[in-house]
Amino acid sequence: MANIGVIGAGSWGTALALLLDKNGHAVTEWSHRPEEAEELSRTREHKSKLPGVKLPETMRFTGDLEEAVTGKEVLIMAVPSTAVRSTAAKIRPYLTKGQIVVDVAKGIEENTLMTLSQQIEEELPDADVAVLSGPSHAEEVGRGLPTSVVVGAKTRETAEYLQGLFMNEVFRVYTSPDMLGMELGGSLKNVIALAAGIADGLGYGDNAKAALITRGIHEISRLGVEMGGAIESFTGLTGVGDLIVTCASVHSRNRKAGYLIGQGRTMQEAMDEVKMVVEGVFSTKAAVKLGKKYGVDMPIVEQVNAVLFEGKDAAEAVNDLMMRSGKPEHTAKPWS
Ligand SMILES: NC(=O)C1=CN([C@@H]2O[C@H](COP(=O)(O)OP(=O)(O)OC[C@H]3O[C@@H](n4cnc5c(N)ncnc54)[C@H](OP(=O)(O)O)[C@@H]3O)[C@@H](O)[C@H]2O)C=CC1
Ligand SMILES: O=C(CO)COP(=O)(O)O
Repeated sequence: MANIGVIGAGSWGTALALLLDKNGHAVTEWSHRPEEAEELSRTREHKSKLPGVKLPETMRFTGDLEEAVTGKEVLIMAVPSTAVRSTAAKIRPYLTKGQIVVDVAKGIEENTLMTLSQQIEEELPDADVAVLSGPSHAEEVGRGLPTSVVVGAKTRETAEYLQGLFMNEVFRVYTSPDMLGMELGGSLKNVIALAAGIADGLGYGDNAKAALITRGIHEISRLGVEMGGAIESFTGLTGVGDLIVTCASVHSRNRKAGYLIGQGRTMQEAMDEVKMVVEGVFSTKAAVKLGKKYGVDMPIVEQVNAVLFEGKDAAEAVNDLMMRSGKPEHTAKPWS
């Protein structure tokens, strides 16, 4: 049994807190709104984010960050990507050397182009930082439906320790040393999911969706490998696995936001309607910058950026993708 602090009381933090509680760990979940912590404690349900999922009496909720951090062997960082750095900075006074901090959020910082684990390491130099990622919607994990993810860490020892904490008969956990590849896959897939949602919203069919998923992972892996990630992370659960779930699922926040944009809503209207964090919106500009920095052509990402931030018409963006000059699918096997 481990003492675990879950930092962030949205849908993902709450689903993981419940999973860890079911695995027999002592879990304290922190909300940045003390009144929300009090309500979760009293009602034993997250009515807005995970309706119908009972949160047992064994789970503790707090609005006090010191209480959530002190004495915990493991902290799960489950706030939106844009709040990861500031939340890590707030944790710093309470953190003790060697505490494990597992980032489960997905994003890239726009001005520094740093991954979330890199930001946490900068703010919490005494922490042993790890990541958990893969195709895993909170709505399904909360209901105990079978899910497989990957834990990435600097050492095999930490990765296998975390694997043991999370793993159960409905939650299968693989390990990986490739934190960079995992994090790039997890954050860039959200941009492609916006594109897939836009195509759905425009009324395009399965052919367009399949093309976006396939060419999307091509884009992600070309950049990711150039940056030092392993190709296996992009063809695995944290790459194509997560891309499939987010482009296909009714639960996906990014796909839903894209759908609404394809239907004619503005980016802000779509985000307001989804009500939960739409990480792809925050990762798009970073993805464009990374493509330029590493000299990798990212046509889908660029069109999403133009629709979100430059007022480009969504149908015109798809048309521009279709009308690019003819190319080989890949260059892995040249003609002799
Ligand atoms: N939901 C899912 O299925 C999955 C989500 N993720 C990732 O996990 C991360 C969290 O997502 P998710 O739980 O869905 O998000 P939600 O939108 O469900 O919840 C976000 C939570 O963070 C809180 N919050 C907002 N701003 C701050 C802040 N500045 N400091 C602290 N807390 C803050 C929100 O509070 P308030 O209610 O006050 O706004 C809310 O409780 C994202 O990066 C997402 O991509 C990863 C895998 C699966
Ligand atoms: O990353 C996620 C699932 O793995 C959650 O993001 P979406 O809700 O946009 O799919």
